[in-house]
Amino acid sequence: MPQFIDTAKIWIQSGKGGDGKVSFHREKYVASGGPDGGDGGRGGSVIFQVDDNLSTLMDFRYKRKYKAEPGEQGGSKRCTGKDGKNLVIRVPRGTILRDAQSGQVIKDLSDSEPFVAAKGGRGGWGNVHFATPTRQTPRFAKPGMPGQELEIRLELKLLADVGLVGFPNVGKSTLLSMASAARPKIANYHFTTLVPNLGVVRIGDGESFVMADIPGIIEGASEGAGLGHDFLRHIDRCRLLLHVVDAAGSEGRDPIDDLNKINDELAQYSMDLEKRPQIVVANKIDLFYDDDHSKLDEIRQWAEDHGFAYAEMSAATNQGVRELMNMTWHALEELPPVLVYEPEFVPEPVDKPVTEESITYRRMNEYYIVEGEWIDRLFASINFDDYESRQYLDRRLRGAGVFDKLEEMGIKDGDPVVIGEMEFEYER
Ligand SMILES: Nc1nc2c(ncn2[C@@H]2O[C@H](COP(=O)(O)OP(=O)(O)OP(=O)(O)O)[C@@H](O)[C@H]2O)c(=O)[nH]1
Ligand SMILES: [Mg+2]
Repeated sequence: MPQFIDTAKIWIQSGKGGDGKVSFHREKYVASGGPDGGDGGRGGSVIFQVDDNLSTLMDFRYKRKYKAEPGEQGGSKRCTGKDGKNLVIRVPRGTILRDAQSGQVIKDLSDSEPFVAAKGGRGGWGNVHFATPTRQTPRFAKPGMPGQELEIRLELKLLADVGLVGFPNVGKSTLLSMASAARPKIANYHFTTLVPNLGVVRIGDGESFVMADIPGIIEGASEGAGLGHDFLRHIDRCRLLLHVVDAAGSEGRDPIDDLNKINDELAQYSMDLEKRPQIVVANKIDLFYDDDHSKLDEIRQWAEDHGFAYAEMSAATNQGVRELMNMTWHALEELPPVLVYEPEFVPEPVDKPVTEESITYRRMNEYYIVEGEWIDRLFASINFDDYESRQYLDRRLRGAGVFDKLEEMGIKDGDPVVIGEMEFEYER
């Protein structure tokens, strides 16, 4: 999902080496001294270093050129010039460096080892190196080597800290657009958001978090209804959920009913998700014309009963949005990171739905064989060493009706089955 990749293009240049020096020894009473020009210093290198305080590549949008210092020229009396300072560029863990021209991966920065992306030029030799018995006064020295120049593309798979959940049309995308620079599609119909959008929310000086706007969840989502569990799967990684409700009930729905339904879906998807901390957000308070705020009180009470924090806002008028974002930031500070079991685990995109042709069924001798493009894609996303990932596989296969189909074909307990890369005995 390209939406989840943060990118930036920068230009780096290591320092040129300092030139060697041409100089001759001078001393009282010494008629003509030998050469004593020192070497130039080494140019600074450009080094990448992982920094766990960073979570996005935002800052690279503002500064694109990175140049390390050149080495100094050599001095007389055989003095070597000073080396240029290295330039250290700090990036979030997981950043991938690519050559901007060829697209080739230069380095995957997932460990903490510093990585030298452009080495500083070597300093040139001073004339002291060039004296020979026949050439005692060399009047030349070597220039420093040039630095390296490189255009680099940085890529980072973003993980959202905060996920927006709620029914369609409650104002999740509107909130994201108000709180961040992201520009998700906003419209007055259900499922306006089809793919998750990410936004970086900046809080005061340099602090930020990543918020994901997720398509609306409806009843049955944990079974794959609506846009289904691909998105539940996504918010699985968020440390905090903002549970947005349309407090004004502008579509004739009851906010308390909505809160319960969404929470049921979360619970059915996974126990972990049910227990994930939430802030219950009563949105559309601009639609409360009268003084009857009993609905808001009910929502506040519901949040309290469930041990969740509560906030009110109008995403449309921006009222309360800033306060909510500060509250979110403070809540995040208290929360440990959610362990992401498999960073590479990205469910296949939803724009390719399961079709008749993408799963095929056949029998060979006593074997039942299930194969096809959809199955291949699904298997490619599974980490068999991981329990949750295997559970996910099971849910997806069930959701796609694979087992129903096999039963239709007459499969019985104990019959051998091959699905994708997996061979097993069928068990109902
Ligand atoms: N009056 C009012 N309308 C709002 C407010 N927030 C959002 N809306 C409107 O509600 C409609 C839905 O907003 P979206 O932000 O697209 O809702 P969503 O939750 O992202 O919806 P899906 O993407 O379909 O799940 C739009 O017409 C918004 O203009 C609000 O605070 N007050
Ligand atoms: Mg939306």
